[in-house]
Amino acid sequence: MNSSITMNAYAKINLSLEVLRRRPDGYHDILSFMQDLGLHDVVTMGLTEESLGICMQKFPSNNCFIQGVRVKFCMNYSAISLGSDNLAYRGVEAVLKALPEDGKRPEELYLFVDKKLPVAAGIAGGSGNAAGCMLATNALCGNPFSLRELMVLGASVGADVPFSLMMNARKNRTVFSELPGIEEASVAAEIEGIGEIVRPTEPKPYGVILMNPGIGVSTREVYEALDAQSGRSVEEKLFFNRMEEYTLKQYPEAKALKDAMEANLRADRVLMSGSGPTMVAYYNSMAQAESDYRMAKDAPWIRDNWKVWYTESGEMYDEH
Ligand SMILES: C[C@@](CO)(OP(=O)(O)O)[C@H](O)COP(=O)(O)OP(=O)(O)OC[C@H]1O[C@@H](n2ccc(N)nc2=O)[C@H](O)[C@@H]1O
Ligand SMILES: Nc1ncnc2c1ncn2[C@@H]1O[C@H](COP(=O)(O)OP(=O)(O)O)[C@@H](O)[C@H]1O
Repeated sequence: MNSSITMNAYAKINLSLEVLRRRPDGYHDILSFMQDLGLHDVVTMGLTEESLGICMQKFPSNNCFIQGVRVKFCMNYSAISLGSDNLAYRGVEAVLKALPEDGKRPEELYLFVDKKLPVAAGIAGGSGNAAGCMLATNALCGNPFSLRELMVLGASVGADVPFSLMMNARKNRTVFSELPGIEEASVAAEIEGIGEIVRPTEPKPYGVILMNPGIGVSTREVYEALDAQSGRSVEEKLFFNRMEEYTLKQYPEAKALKDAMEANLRADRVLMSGSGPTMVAYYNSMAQAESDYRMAKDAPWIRDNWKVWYTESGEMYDEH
């Protein structure tokens, strides 16, 4: 059994997103096509501090007990608390809580999250952290749970966590090769329910230019704003995002970003991901995407607070 695990915790994008209805619990049923994004944070977790190979003293840390296990949790990002509302913490907690009383339970866990992704951006960076921590905790405990069992547990951590678990298991399949059920994992899925119904499907490969306007958008705010709209027809098509209209109207910087991308990039489509404000330019041609990225990254139309990345979606990556 490994004493430490390092994995890339990848973000997701929504190639389609329809919000069907508000449920009595306040959540919403959705229809979405979700796919991996080649951008990621890095989650490192081990049974000893030395096994991480990281100088944890350099970063803010929280020494806590989670379900009777001593956990030292560090993150190179101080704007998010390291307590029980952190999605990484909640991922560890969900797995430890579900372990059987007589199951293998480590005495200590050491966790470092290297945050690179923008926060509250519509690309599920936090859910990816939760998913990564669940996969790593499960592996360090000897894989008591299958992928599908982890996905059920993940739904109580966050609506995007079940998909993040499957997609991250697939993308880190050499790290989690012993995980029961990993063979059914895909980087793409049709999503229903609040996000807990995940149907793995064939990926659709795209070159991607991703741009973020340097602001965060609250997912809850966007869902609640949609409650005020009534009598709309259901759109199931690819490259439709029900949330886009509200976010663009409410956040002029997001609208300015989308307008600029549409005017200056030769992408096949530009669509907001999730509740936003991150915008995704999709390219059938990877070469076109790469050449647009080279042109765009230092272009005068890019505002100082905008961030630009070139990556891919819908392909298998072997990172390890
Ligand atoms: C909109 C989507 C589309 O993929 O992505 P993001 O924009 O967050 O990336 C997701 O549905 C976001 O999922 P996630 O961000 O995990 O949501 P959660 O943390 O569980 O919930 C945050 C808040 O969003 C609302 N919420 C979330 C999911 C859902 N199906 N219905 C909801 O109403 C609830 O008000 C909840 O309090
Ligand atoms: N480890 C984490 N990484 C990112 N966000 C986190 C984390 N833990 C808690 N959060 C909170 O969760 C919210 C959603 O985070 P995130 O996944 O980045 O949003 P989105 O899905 O919109 O991209 C943020 O407002 C943030 O404060």
